[in-house]
Amino acid sequence: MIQIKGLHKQFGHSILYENYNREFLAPKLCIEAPNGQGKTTLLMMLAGLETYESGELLFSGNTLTEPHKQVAIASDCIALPDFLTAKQVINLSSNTFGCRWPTAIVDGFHFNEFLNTRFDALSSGNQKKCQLILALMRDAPYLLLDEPSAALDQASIAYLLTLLDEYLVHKPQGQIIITCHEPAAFVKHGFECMPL
Ligand SMILES: Nc1ncnc2c1ncn2[C@@H]1O[C@H](COP(=O)(O)OP(=O)(O)OP(=O)(O)O)[C@@H](O)[C@H]1O
Repeated sequence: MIQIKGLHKQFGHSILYENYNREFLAPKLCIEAPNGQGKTTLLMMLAGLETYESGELLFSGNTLTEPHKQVAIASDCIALPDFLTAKQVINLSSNTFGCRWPTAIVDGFHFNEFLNTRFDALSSGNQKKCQLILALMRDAPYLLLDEPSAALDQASIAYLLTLLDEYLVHKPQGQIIITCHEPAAFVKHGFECMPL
């Protein structure tokens, strides 16, 4: 369970979160809110990739000193070294986080034929697949996916949903949080929707 207590976040003089408090109880949760309300920023703060002025972010009651060890995130906002090929980006991540090459996930997304393409030359759907592969391969207890179905074709969404069906099986404390503007398919697979 993720708890957010008294969060304050602003960009310059623009306040995005002021004394924001939430408990994310459902194991599989979809956060819904209009554009620009702060969903991506919240996921980035939870992943330890965005700073905040004050507040507490608690994971099963604890603050994380090294969030990258327990939280994996996929988001268009995370800049990848786009002069590298997809294979090189995945290898980099695999070496950095000490996880195996994600053969099954790469196959499942039919991504093999794009491995030797530079990340910046991939289509938006294939960039999304690469971001998802990078997050899913880490098998972290907390998985944050920012608009995971955006730009994906139907077969890839179906494959992602089957992966998410299984994801928490051996992670009793784990949680999947996604943001999504069209959550119907995720709701069918057990996601609970909640407003930001
Ligand atoms: N690095 C930044 N510097 C300044 N403002 C920022 C920065 N990142 C985000 N913002 C602003 O914070 C607000 C929330 O952005 P965010 O991307 O978190 O919203 P969102 O709910 O995910 O939107 P969408 O549904 O369009 O993806 C927006 O007004 C955005 O312009």
